[in-house]
Amino acid sequence: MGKVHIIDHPLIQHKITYIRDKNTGTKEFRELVDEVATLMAFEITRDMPLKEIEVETPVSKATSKVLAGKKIGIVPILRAGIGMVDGILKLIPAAKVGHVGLYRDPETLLPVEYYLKLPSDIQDRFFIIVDPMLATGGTAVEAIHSLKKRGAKQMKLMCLIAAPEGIKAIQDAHPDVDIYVAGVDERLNEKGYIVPGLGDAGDRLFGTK
Ligand SMILES: O=P(O)(O)OC[C@H]1O[C@H](OP(=O)(O)OP(=O)(O)O)[C@H](O)[C@@H]1O
Ligand SMILES: O=c1cc[nH]c(=O)[nH]1
Ligand SMILES: [Mg+2]
Repeated sequence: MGKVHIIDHPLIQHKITYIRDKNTGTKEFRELVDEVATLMAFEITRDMPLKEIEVETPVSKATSKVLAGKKIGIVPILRAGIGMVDGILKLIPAAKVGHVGLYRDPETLLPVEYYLKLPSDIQDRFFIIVDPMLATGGTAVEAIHSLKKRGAKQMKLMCLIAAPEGIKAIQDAHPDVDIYVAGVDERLNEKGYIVPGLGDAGDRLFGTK
């Protein structure tokens, strides 16, 4: 079963509180999501492979480590996932970015795919799928399925807030995928929104309501 990593560093918790606050406007919301994505990227890259090289310091030769150059792909789930991309690119600037367009039908709560564009070398690439919200989990389950169908072998899922139902859905459907999340909330309401959550992430990021 995939592991759930709760990234609850004090800086992240602080920023998540203001992300939740309904009085936080679009500009500040966007900035906070960007900052939390960077902080979470620090943790999600903790197991990136390293290799040793030789360098000369002003004092002597040294054997020291550099990133082994694993190919990374960041895949935001449109729309709201877009808000997390730049924050991750600050730490992994050479990563390629794919996009998967999925929205959740407000009546059925089922995901509808409308776009997909992934980087090349899918099989060798390590993907970080990003979406601020993991509610029923239907959208993320479908996004992962879509990547796997096209040959993706290794991936992690990074979200800001999850509901227990969403975590269970990923663990049941994709037990090979670890989840990185800043907070796990209580439950979903009758409309499938996370309680207390932060509202509609896409609308708050892009000012559409
Ligand atoms: O876990 P689920 O129950 O599937 O719900 C989560 C999905 O819902 C939201 O997207 P939304 O459908 O609002 O699309 P948007 O990003 O275009 O606003 C959110 O960003 C997730 O993608
Ligand atoms: O709480 C929720 C659930 C789904 N999508 C959101 O944007 N927020
Ligand atoms: Mg939305």
